[in-house]
Amino acid sequence: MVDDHLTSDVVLRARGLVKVHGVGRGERRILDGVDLDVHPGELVAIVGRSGSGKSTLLQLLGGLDRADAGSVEVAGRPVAGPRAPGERELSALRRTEIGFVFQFFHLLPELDGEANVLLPTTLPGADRASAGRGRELIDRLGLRDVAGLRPHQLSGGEQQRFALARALVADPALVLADEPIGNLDAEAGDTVLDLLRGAADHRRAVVMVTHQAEATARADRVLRLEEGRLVPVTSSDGDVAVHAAG
Ligand SMILES: Nc1ncnc2c1ncn2[C@@H]1O[C@H](COP(=O)(O)OP(=O)(O)OP(=O)(O)O)[C@@H](O)[C@H]1O
Repeated sequence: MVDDHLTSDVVLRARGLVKVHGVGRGERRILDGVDLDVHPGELVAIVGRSGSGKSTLLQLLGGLDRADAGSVEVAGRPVAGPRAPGERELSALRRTEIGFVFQFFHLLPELDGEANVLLPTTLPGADRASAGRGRELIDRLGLRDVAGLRPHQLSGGEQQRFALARALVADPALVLADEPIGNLDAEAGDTVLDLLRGAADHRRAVVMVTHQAEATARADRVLRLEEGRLVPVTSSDGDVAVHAAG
């Protein structure tokens, strides 16, 4: 769904993002002015200690939660900030331009694995090729034999892979992934990383929260969320930063 946006140089642009959690004396500024640009073709990994705000940041980047200040644009369209659209327009934008891979998979319990993957292809605005892409993803992720099972019959790792297939099925401009290989063995984790890397190599933008070195090793850039801001992790301190992150 992104071809008309590929001329633009930035898929994701966040400026001055602030998020405050809690009230009164319990108030904490979880994000304190996050700036981030992600270009077509880039896979960016975000690391940081537990509770540093990584999931919060992904929620804001995907327009799933409201920022207290700052702005986000995806594929040139406002998602957060003064120009952000209403919920209806935002959810249409999310459906076509943003793929989410969450820590908890949010598969619909009443649908089998394949139907969960294909669901976005049945919604208004979906492109026709996407159902075929969904079936290919199911095969590629080794899920064909369990495609007819419902989420409660699937292992955690299988659910995670179905959620990834669902995130990629609409070929979104931006993929946001929260610990995408967290529950997977090495082989399944490699397949997931290959797919995320492949999406980036097809000029999509991918932002992945992770604490695993296998994942950061596949990223073009690693950023650490520290005291509410993103700071680059250089290769010389990368290992230390990654191992300290979980
Ligand atoms: N809805 C909320 N209300 C109050 N505090 C919240 C809320 N959501 C998150 N927080 C707090 O914000 C902080 C950041 O949480 P977040 O889940 O973004 O961290 P994280 O870096 O993703 O952590 P982890 O690596 O453990 O998943 C935490 O201290 C958390 O308790």
